[in-house]
Parts: sequence; C-alpha cells; structure tokens
Amino acid sequence: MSDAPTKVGVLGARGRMGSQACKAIDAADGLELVAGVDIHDSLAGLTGAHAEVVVDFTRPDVVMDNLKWCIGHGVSAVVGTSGFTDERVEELREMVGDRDDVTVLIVPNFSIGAVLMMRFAAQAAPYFESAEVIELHHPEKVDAPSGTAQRTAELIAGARADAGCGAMPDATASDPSGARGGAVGGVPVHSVRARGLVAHQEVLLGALGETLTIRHDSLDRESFMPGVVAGVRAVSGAERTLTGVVVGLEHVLGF
Ligand SMILES: NC(=O)C1=CN([C@@H]2O[C@H](COP(=O)(O)OP(=O)(O)OC[C@H]3O[C@@H](n4cnc5c(N)ncnc54)[C@H](OP(=O)(O)O)[C@@H]3O)[C@@H](O)[C@H]2O)C=CC1
Ligand SMILES: O=C(O)C1=N[C@H](C(=O)O)C[C@H](O)C1
Repeated sequence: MSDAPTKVGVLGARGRMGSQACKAIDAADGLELVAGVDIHDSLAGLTGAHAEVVVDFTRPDVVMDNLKWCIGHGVSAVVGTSGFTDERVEELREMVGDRDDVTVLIVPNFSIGAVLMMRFAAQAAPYFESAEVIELHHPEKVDAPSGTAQRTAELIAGARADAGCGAMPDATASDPSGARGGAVGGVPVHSVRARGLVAHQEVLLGALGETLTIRHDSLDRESFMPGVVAGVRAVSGAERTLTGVVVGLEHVLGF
C-alpha cells in the first residue's frame, strides 16, 4: 500500500465553496491539492496534474459535463454541486456502468447537522399527516429548490410511501401566485432568498393538535469542510470504501 498522498483537483476553485474546499484539502492529512480549475480553465489541467479525485462545486448547468469528463478520464468525483434529480443519477450510473476504478459521490449537503436533519425528518414523516420543507439561502444561490430540500422532500415522500400514508390534507383550491410553493414527490417545498443568510432549512410536520419543527442552520461554510474531506477519502486511496454512484454523506459516515 502506497503512503503517497491522494492527488485532488477542485472544480469551481474560485467560488464560495471551491475556494474553501481548496484550503481544507490542502490542510488535510493524506490529501494533496494539485489543481484548482474554474470557469475559464481547461479540464486538461486536472489530468496534467495527475488528479485522482475531483471535487466539484460549480453550477447545476455544467456539472454533468464535468462528471462525464471525469468518468471518461478515470477520475473519481465528490460532487457538492446541486441540481441532482433521479434522472441525472441514473444517467451517471449508466456512464459508470460496471467500472470499479471510478466512484461518483453526490452529496446534497456535507454538513453533519444537515445529514442528521434529513434523517430525522424521514424518520418522523410517517407519524404526521402533513410535511413541508422551507429552505432559506443567501441571494447569490442560482437554483431553487436547494439540493438539500430536494433530497429531504424525496426522503420524506419515500418514507411516507413505504408506510402507506395517504395524501396530505390541503383544501387549497386557488393559488394564482404559487404561494403554496413547489412540490417534490408531493411534498411542498418553499424557497427563501435573503441577504444575511448562508444555508438553512426547516422541516415542518403536522398532526392533530401538534407540530414538530426540525431546523438546521449552516452559519459558516466551514460547516461543510469535514464532510468534503471525508468524502474525498471515501472515494480514493487507502481509505476508499465506496464504488459506483453513491448519493448522500450518510454512506461515508456509516449510518
Ligand atoms: N453539497 C453541499 O454541502 C453544498 C453545495 N453547494 C453547492 O455548490 C455549488 C457551488 O456553490 P457556490 O460555491 O456557492 O457557488 P459559486 O458561484 O460561488 O462558485 C461556483 C464557481 O464555479 C465556477 N464555474 C462555473 N462554471 C464552471 C465550469 N464549467 N468549470 C469550472 N468552474 C465553473 C464559477 O465561475 P463564475 O462565477 O464565473 O460562473 C464559480 O467560481 C452550488 O450548486 C451550491 O448549491 C454549496 C454549499 C454546500
Ligand atoms: O448554494 C448553497 O449555498 C448551498 N447549496 C446546497 C444545496 O443546494 O442544498 C447545500 C447548502 O444548502 C448550501
């Protein structure tokens, strides 16, 4: 077994998340930051620097092309970029096929608190008639709903379906402004964008005579960094535990 550090490249390296990820990787034992690539740089910089793993924090509209390139070049990827639907995940599974030299780890949210919030929401959902997701982010965010909200709603919908829950009560007959929000798997999702926010989410569950609110706040992007480093270790080098296409940091954390 080699003691050489795992060579890591970052896509979106000059962005809010990419720049912090570069610092976290640089500081992590056993990892070496070999390339930082942003919008006007060539992806060839990654292979030129012999990157074994790429961390992607770019944009939903470019991430699939980036991943196609990574898979084609035998480079594993840890993906923080949002915008992943079931169709996109399936497309990636087809691209990876039965190759065991490449892992694609898609992580809707790298913070431990958010991973637990999603888990608790899914656990609680079958016991409540109503469930809604309210996500709140900084106004520079280009997509809505957030990847975290999308994933949370999918998990809630899956847990409710497995438990045989019926449709949620809602007498709304007229909603010309879309005030009831979007719907993911039948779960209403509301997106707030406001100056001063970083990344926040509430899951509101309702039953007769009671509500349960599960809230998570990322107050600083530092909250995502231990998860990024753990994700890179899980797809590469001596600590590699994951193969194929995997969704969620829970598979790295082992729960
Ligand atoms: N999973 C998680 O825990 C988290 C995920 N995210 C997600 O990460 C993504 C990035 O967020 P954030 O850092 O805030 O966004 P930023 O806009 O700050 O960063 C994105 C960077 O990627 C660059 N970029 C755009 N296109 C390309 C390309 N084709 N190749 C390389 N670089 C490119 C952008 O350049 P330019 O500005 O010139 O377009 C920018 O520098 C979002 O999808 C966000 O939702 C964010 C936080 C946590
Ligand atoms: O854009 C962000 O900031 C974030 N994006 C991710 C998402 O879409 O869920 C994760 C976190 O919410 C921060």
